[in-house]
Amino acid sequence: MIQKGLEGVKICESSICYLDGINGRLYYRGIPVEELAEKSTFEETAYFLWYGKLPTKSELEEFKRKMADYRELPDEALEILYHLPKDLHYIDVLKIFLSIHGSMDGNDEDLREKAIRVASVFPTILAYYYRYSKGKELIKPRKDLSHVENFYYMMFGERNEKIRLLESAFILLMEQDINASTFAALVIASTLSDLYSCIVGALGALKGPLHGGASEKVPPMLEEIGSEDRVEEFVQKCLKEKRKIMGFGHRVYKTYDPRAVFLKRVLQEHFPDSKLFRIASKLEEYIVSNKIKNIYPNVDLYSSVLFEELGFPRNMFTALFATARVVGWTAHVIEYVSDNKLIRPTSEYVGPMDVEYIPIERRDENG
Ligand SMILES: CC(=O)SCCNC(=O)CCNC(=O)[C@H](O)C(C)(C)COP(=O)(O)OP(=O)(O)OC[C@H]1O[C@@H](n2cnc3c(N)ncnc32)[C@H](O)[C@@H]1OP(=O)(O)O
Ligand SMILES: O=C([O-])CC(=O)C(=O)O
Repeated sequence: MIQKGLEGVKICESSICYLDGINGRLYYRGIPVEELAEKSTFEETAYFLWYGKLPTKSELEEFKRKMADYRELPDEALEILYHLPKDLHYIDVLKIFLSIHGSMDGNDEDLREKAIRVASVFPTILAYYYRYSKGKELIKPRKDLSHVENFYYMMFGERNEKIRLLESAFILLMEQDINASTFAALVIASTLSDLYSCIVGALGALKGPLHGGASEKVPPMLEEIGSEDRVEEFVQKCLKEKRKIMGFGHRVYKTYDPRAVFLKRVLQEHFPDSKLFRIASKLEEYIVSNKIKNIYPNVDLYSSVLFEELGFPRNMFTALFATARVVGWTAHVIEYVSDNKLIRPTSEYVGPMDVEYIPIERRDENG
């Protein structure tokens, strides 16, 4: 039997994430994601996902120091920066630097240590490329700031009192079971390839508009709608043209995505006058109340509005998603390879058989 898109297929046992798509519930190692987004930090949740336990105070302090120590890029990688074109997509920038970083990262076998190193360096790559491509002076990482605070500081050269909102969004985006990009990472890991290759593969999968790439499509779509009173006309046009409405629908959630609910509340509280937010809310209201295709908003709808309001460039939104999801990707890789099995599905062959090989000089040009 063929399970198109591997829908509903379980590929492994895991104790990282529980996702109940019918009731719209998401837990990281048994804790509701909303609670972590409210009370935890990037570093603490990452530690929890990687180590399988909440850290003690001293463990967390040491871990934060370690992540801060890993922030800088090797000089050789930094040299490459100044040779890059200035209009690259940020996911491609990550792929370039991680490929270089990976081949220089030695062969120590501790995957968790490598995962921490990679996740620590994501913000540096993005902020350096952002400032380089805008002709601004680079800002060195600061060890006295948290992972997320340092990221914002390296991007914009200042602190932001709303930084907690970005941290909550990153916690919500950090992990989500065997989604397409995590699966891509696992396929690569299952061949016993290196961790950096898994992440580069996952980045490629995340970039697509049916997955994390949707976040970059949402703001232009909301601008295309233009105003709340044009929502109905827009949705009907999409249905007629069989065009997907970005930031809606999900393979697993068949009700509200709890992360979208959380982020909508954040936006309501902190950016109630945002035009994009008001159009997004109206779109949600129209689609849900009219049961359009039985779809609901997914995390990309509101995370993209939040990223926009915090001043990040749109072509960085998927890379922001990756800055969080790298933790989930690597946690899954570490868990999977501890009891590895090569991932190799099959297909049902439906093509012809016993086809004659016609020599090239006898082949008909017309077909
Ligand atoms: C972080 C994330 O990755 S979350 C997802 C981000 N992606 C997006 O926001 C892109 C828009 N959404 C989609 O394309 C889809 O909902 C997906 C790809 C996320 C999930 O899709 P699947 O589980 O494969 O369902 P599929 O695409 O087959 O949709 C089922 C039906 O609902 C419709 N549908 C699903 N999502 C949407 C949407 N966003 N807009 C319009 N129609 C939709 C499909 O057209 C299909 O209708 P049909 O049966 O009449 O042909
Ligand atoms: O789970 C999925 O299919 C998509 C995903 O990564 C998410 O919603 O965060």
